[in-house]
Amino acid sequence: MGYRFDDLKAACQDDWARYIEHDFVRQLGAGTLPADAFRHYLQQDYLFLIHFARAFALAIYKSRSIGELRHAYDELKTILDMELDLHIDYCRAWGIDEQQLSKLPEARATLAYTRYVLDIGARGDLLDLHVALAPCLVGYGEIANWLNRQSFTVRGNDNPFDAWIAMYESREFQDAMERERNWLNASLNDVTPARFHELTTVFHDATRLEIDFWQMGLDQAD
Ligand SMILES: Cc1ncc(CN)c(N)n1
Repeated sequence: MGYRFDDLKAACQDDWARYIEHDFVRQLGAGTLPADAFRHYLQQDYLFLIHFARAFALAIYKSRSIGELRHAYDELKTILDMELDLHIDYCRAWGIDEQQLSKLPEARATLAYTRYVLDIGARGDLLDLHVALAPCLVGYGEIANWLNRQSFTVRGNDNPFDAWIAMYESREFQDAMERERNWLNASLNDVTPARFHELTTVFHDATRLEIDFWQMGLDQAD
């Protein structure tokens, strides 16, 4: 029997839960997150998304078939045309303009996570790169769905972060998440146990770096 995306999650289930259910996420869902923590996160996430788009561009470069090319291209378009555009609008609504964003110093958690993914992409193959990107793409879709199932989550005008949840529960983002999951299911299907073990290390490391990113937002760390 072949491996699937869920096997990667199962291999680091405690840290996966720490990521999806992080205090930052809980406070965002409840609408109680301090505004300065959210602003700090938004600014760093702008820098993160630029490198994340570069990593998908690297996935296009590393593709060997038209199917792989199209898949990476579609995911890149979701990040650039949907997530980054909405992110910039969203920053503006929180009083941060694009000029300010372009001059931001990178926090250590942003540097560590983005350069880790790009390094995995540079030295590994296409599957390594997609596995390193998966906590990001699949994780945020899961977070929006998880928040919608929690009784503490407040939706609508009573939650200042409602638009953030709306972005990740949107059809477009959920479709991107589903495409990535399907691509990984097909690609993991015929890897050996030794190769799967290597990939779980990449997935686990990227998940731990997502946890650090939330914590950076909560602590407003530089
Ligand atoms: C840190 C981080 N991880 C994931 C995502 C969702 N693309 C994001 N915007 N930022």
